[in-house]
Amino acid sequence: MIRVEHINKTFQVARRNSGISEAFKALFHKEYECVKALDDISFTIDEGEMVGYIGPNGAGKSSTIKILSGILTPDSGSCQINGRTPWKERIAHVRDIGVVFGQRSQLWWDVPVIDSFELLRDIYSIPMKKFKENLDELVTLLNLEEIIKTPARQLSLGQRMRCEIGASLIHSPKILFLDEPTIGLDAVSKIAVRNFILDMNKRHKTTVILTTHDMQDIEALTRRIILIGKGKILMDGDLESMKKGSSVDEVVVELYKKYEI
Ligand SMILES: Nc1ncnc2c1ncn2[C@@H]1O[C@H](COP(=O)(O)OP(=O)(O)OP(=O)(O)O)[C@@H](O)[C@H]1O
Repeated sequence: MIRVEHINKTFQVARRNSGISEAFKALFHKEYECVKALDDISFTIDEGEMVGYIGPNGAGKSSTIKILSGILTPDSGSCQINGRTPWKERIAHVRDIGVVFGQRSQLWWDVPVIDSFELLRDIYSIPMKKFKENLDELVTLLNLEEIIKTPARQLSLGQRMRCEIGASLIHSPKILFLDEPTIGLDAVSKIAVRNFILDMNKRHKTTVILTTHDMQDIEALTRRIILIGKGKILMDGDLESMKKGSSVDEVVVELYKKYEI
């Protein structure tokens, strides 16, 4: 169970006008502006649920995921995931979660992917038998046989993403955070990734929180969507009941218009 209550997060961003004299002034006097990334965010997500977390650029999606994964500490508010506060009990918490940031890699770049998996086995202290079972399952379902001995940097984006998802699940986490997992993938790879996530959710009741700008991902994977805009949760509801004959893209455009985000 994920319970987020009244989370706030503000970032201080340095600001200065362009030009050499302004750069010189900034050496002695820095001006900061506060950006409210998250403004009183609350929601709960049950075990085994798959939820789409959507909103325009800069809405606060990644900041939320970072707080839920324990990477970022909020200014105020509380978050309990399986009874733990992510940023206070990070080591225990990371055993329960898998994270895929579509734009960043968790694989060691220059070594064969299987070596990254082995390193993760050490990091998470996965017993050998469990590791072998998980590896077999992931290799089969994600079709990694051909690519697992190749260094990550030599893989295509789609191949690498399949390995990233495999790496995020090697320790059998109960919760999976996916931040734009299909970004830049071709249609075939996107469908493979979506089918795999559906399958994992069915087999292991993995809870999935998905942030994406790809509404086909949302349509394929989630029934519930949480809409965030300018750091606030604007809507939390069932996608099907909102569609009423329109496409998901149309629903989202309408929502963005309605909430002026
Ligand atoms: N480390 C940081 N330092 C300063 N400001 C930040 C930082 N991280 C995020 N922000 C600001 O917080 C706000 C929310 O950013 P966030 O990355 O959470 O949005 P997002 O919804 O994930 O956007 P996108 O869809 O573009 O990835 C933005 O205004 C962003 O500039």
